[in-house]
Amino acid sequence: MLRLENLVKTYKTGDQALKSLKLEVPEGQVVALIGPSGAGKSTLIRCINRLVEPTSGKVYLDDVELTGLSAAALRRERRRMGMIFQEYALVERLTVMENVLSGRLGYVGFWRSFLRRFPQTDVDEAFRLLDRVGLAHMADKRADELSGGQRQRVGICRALIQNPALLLVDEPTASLDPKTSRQIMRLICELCKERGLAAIINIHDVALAQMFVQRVIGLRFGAIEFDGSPEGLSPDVLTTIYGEEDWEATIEEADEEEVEAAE
Ligand SMILES: Nc1ncnc2c1ncn2[C@@H]1O[C@H](COP(=O)(O)OP(=O)(O)OP(=O)(O)O)[C@@H](O)[C@H]1O
Repeated sequence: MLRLENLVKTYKTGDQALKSLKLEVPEGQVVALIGPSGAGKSTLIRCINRLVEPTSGKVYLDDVELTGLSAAALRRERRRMGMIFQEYALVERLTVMENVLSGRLGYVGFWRSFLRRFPQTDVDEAFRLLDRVGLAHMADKRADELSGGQRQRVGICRALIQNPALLLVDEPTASLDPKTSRQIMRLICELCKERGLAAIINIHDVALAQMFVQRVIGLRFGAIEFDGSPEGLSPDVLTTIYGEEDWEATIEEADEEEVEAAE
């Protein structure tokens, strides 16, 4: 579904953020991307939808080579890739409903989007999504009146109303407390399952990644060091990805959370 072939990104500064990366993500699979600061996680996520232009290599979404598209064709293909950001990227002075509907801007015509007049079917879908994430009663609130967890739920709805095939998620929990982080990760993974959506989630918290996804990719210096199931993240593997640390504590934390979640 998503295929990266020899993806390279070298910034103008000379930083080689991605080194000939190869990766395939099948339909419906949720992947966590872990790795130390500077490993290239954000760059990878952003090269997929070309928010960051890759230096060389190819990105395919199904049979479409995204790296070969003109600006207009890329705009159309970006509808199929929903993005969720660490800082939510909501328009603070707009309502929750308006923020969710802004996910449809790539679909409605210029005048409709300029006048912010969305078809009723879009409004109905926005309500359904807000209801699914427990925020239907807040549709008319301004975004700046929401908590961090609520903002991220709005960010999730805005990405989903695009009806994407792939979610690109960049540190969705980095600004949230541990309990809200777990709720948000659980929600993203549940929604992907319900909708058969593939996702790549850049996440700092290894324990959180282990708790919710079936496949983890560990990046280090712009290359893949690990690609496998969360159970494969042994202390040795984590040391290869991150360097020395007491990994037993992290792994135990994930085990405890699993028990807690099961209870
Ligand atoms: N706009 C930029 N210009 C120059 N170099 C950059 C730019 N963005 C990232 N880099 C460099 O590219 C490398 C990868 O950065 P990137 O932000 O992708 O890593 P990351 O794994 O997401 O890190 P973090 O977890 O801290 O967000 C780093 O060496 C970084 O300094």
